[in-house]
Amino acid sequence: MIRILTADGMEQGAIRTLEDLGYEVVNEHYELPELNEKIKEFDVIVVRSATKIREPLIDEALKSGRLKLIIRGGVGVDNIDVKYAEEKGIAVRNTPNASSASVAELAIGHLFTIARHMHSANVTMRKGEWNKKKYSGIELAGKTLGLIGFGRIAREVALRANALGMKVIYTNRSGHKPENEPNRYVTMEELFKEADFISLHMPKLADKPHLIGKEEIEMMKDGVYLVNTARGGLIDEDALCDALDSGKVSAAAIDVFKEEPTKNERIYTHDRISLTPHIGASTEEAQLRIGEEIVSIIKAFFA
Ligand SMILES: NC(=O)C1=CN([C@@H]2O[C@H](COP(=O)(O)OP(=O)(O)OC[C@H]3O[C@@H](n4cnc5c(N)ncnc54)[C@H](O)[C@@H]3O)[C@@H](O)[C@H]2O)C=CC1
Ligand SMILES: O=C(O)CCC(=O)C(=O)O
Repeated sequence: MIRILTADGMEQGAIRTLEDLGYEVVNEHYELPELNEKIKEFDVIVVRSATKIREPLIDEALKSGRLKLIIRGGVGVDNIDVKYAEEKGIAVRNTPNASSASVAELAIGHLFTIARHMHSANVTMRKGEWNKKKYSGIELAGKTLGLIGFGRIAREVALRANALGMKVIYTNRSGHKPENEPNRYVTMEELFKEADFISLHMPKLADKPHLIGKEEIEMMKDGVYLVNTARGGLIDEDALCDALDSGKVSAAAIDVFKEEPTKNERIYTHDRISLTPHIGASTEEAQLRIGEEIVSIIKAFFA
């Protein structure tokens, strides 16, 4: 019998479908070193972002020779040593389309939140404070939103931002401009200079620790707003806190952290950062679609 480990949870309906199809599913999270042993017992491992599949774990799996397929229920595969797994004959798949709308909606939610101080007002009102004057904000309509990366998620963000009356500019690594795209492609430097709000929608960098540090922030408009729902560390966390403290950055919103759960006290206590605990894809709809894609991947793989 084909055995599947869903190591970071999976939508219940998808688990039932797999069981109905005759697969054995173990829905259990194991930490290292226990995972080193457990992984030897499975043909497929399905992970979200919590479980890291690094070379030593793959070496352990190779000892039984059973593992054939690693599935990332999500987009970013930076928690998996993909090249190494594939070199060793283990296939790696992800579910790139399922969560785009959910992440885009979270990014838009964060834009509203930081423009209107909603994150701080929520906290301080619970302490009995009434900060009406302090929490005067700005409108999104008429402002320029710069999107870094212009793939599936960013294009969903652009659609929604345009509907809100925002001017959208975008940049990406390849210089690719989608056909009939109404928004303007700019270089990264132009984006830093022109954008009132900047939102990141690209993978983790393989070759350097961060994309946006002190130098890049210096190039931005005074009072810029930053949103990162892409990957932790793309914005240098210390440089961001310094820029918030100096007023160069008005406010920031972060769903993804250099270390998760974050232990960076400067970040999680800063009153001008809107925080969410990596929940971009955590909606019923996205998880349903991810589950369906995972079932399709497994069915096709073992057909
Ligand atoms: N917060 C969350 O829960 C989630 C976060 N994500 C993150 O969002 C990222 C983007 O997802 P999609 O839009 O689906 O990916 P995609 O592959 O459709 O688009 C990625 C875009 O980033 C651009 N890019 C790549 N490297 C770049 C660089 N160095 N500089 C500038 N642009 C660069 C590409 O050209 C492309 O336009 C994922 O890689 C993942 O890290 C994805 C899903 C959920
Ligand atoms: O699985 C998750 O919740 C994280 C989603 C994510 O970051 C991704 O799909 O790249």
